[in-house]
Amino acid sequence: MKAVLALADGRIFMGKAFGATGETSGEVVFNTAMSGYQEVLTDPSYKGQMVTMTYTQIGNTGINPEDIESNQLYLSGFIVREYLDCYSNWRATMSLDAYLKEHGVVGIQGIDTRALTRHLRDKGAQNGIISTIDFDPESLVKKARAIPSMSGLDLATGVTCAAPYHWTEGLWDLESGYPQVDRKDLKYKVVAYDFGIKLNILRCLVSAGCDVTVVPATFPAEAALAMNPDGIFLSNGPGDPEPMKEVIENIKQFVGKKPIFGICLGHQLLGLALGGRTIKLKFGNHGSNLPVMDMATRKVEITAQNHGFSVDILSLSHACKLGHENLNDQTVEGMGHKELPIFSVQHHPEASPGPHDSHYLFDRFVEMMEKFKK
Ligand SMILES: NC(=O)CC[C@H](N)C(=O)O
Repeated sequence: MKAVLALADGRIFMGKAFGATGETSGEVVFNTAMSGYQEVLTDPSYKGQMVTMTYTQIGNTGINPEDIESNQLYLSGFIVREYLDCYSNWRATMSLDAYLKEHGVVGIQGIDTRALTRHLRDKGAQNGIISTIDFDPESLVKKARAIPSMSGLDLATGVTCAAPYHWTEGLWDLESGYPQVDRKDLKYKVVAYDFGIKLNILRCLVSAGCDVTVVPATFPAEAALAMNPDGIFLSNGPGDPEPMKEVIENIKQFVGKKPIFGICLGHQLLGLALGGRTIKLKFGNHGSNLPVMDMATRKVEITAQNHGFSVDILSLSHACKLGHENLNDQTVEGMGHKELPIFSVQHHPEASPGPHDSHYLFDRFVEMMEKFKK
């Protein structure tokens, strides 16, 4: 079946439908990971976006019940060069096409994703629409232009959990799969704010020794402090951090009282709570192969990333130092408070998908909590 991708600036790409059919829209971004499409599909931070994979063949490892980063697919469309229905992997239980159909996600294949990516790099990330029902370029471009911009959208409070819960599953292992850890064996009480949290972050926290209570995005700071946690964790999530005023006010309540660790959206929200500002990048960084330097050790790590916004570190010079830097585009990858036990990163130390180079950051959080206890 025919499908069309139209961008707001008028560029049209013709392709073939796969997954669900119909019409869908969102901000079009490119992801440079060579594997791990299932983790991309289930990452809540992609809400409101349509993702194109720069890797050319997608679908060949199928879908398995283990590599999920949430129980849903949050992105609004999936764009690939060549979809492969014939899959092979020892854990696979279904095809990508069937998975997208089951979750109602519209896909488009046969797209020159190299041309699309170059276009997005030159012109910047922009809104687009995929349709299997309307093939009129003029009408599609008009619809794409009517979609609200990602700037100014609070999407995280819409994907958070409904009520607090405990998480006790640790990191996956080839022999035993995902282990369940006894809460008695977990030494550090952590309250994790869920702005669309990826499951592997929770697993990394547990494997580092944290007894994790996940709470909704607007869970009051007083209630979190009443749990007497050793530390506060701020998760990744979709959308623009700037309009999340209630959450930002909440985070301010923890500053100076508890060690804080933030990842991605959590890092951006922390920057705003500390009095800084965030900016929208031209096309952001989405992939699992991005070099980052830890400014403290000057070690380079290859990281997973998924962000369109960034913290302006100069706006935080009163409170924070640059902690990590992206070696491709020099964007701020992390910061550390000059006096308080607070740090955060823009990239994803939990990977999923991606290399495990940055897992040490969970241990750094634990060390921070241990020192603060003393
Ligand atoms: N992965 C994330 O947490 C993304 C944060 C934010 N939505 C951004 O695009 O920058």
